[in-house]
Amino acid sequence: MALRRPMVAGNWKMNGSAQLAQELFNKFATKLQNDSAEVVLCPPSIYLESVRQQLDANKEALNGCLVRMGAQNLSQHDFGAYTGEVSGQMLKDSGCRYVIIGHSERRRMYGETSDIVADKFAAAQKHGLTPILCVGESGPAREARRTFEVIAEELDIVIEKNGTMAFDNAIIAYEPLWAVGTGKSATPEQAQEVHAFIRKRLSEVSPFIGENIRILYGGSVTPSNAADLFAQPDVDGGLIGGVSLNSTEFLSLCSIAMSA
Ligand SMILES: O=C(CO)COP(=O)(O)O
Repeated sequence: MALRRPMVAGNWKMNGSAQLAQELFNKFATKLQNDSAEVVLCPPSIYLESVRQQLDANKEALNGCLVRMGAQNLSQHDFGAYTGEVSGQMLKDSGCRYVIIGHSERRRMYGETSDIVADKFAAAQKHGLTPILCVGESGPAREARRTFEVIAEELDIVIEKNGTMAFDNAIIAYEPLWAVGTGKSATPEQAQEVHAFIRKRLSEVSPFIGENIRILYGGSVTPSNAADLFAQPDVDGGLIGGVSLNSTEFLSLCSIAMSA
């Protein structure tokens, strides 16, 4: 068993259905091998209940395999007049263990600043959820050799507001914007370089956290590139978009992580 248990998290984005949940669990129940990797499903909030029902119905068949549930976003507020928003407590009540925070689609399309992301990180932890914090540079930033600068900025604001120790209960996902949904994944070397940078930055404040935090790679992960990506020493699995909607391919990513 690796020091850090690999994780494969499926971010359905605004896709999927109750049927997809059922289809995935039918496959999990017969084909998931063991608990050497953790599998997380992050459906749209409206389908959390369907996933939870499947989790309950398949408890025995899963036989100790670790399948858990996460949300794709939460409000930074506890309650109140925030039409359309969902609070951390509500996600906790729905059975979520994780919540994705600061996905690039939310930062870009819904005006989530790093300040808001830091508040959402705090809100998640306050309600007993583990944040999966997404960071990543744009294509132009990479070309301008600003990758580390962008990642450091995105991390530092969360560290400043929440303290490094808050990362004791968090996961980081490196998702370069140019790789998300483009079919053009980072190379294993590019991913490893940034993951090592993130780990080092956290280690500077807490070697324990640096060593133990799981850092996922996200951006056009497929069954054909996953083995090389997951084999990198600082890559602890993946945050999967498109492929998480295909039960056969998603299962094959889970198997790759289990043998990483
Ligand atoms: O954004 C992602 C996961 O959060 C990655 O999406 P793709 O796997 O579709 O590139």
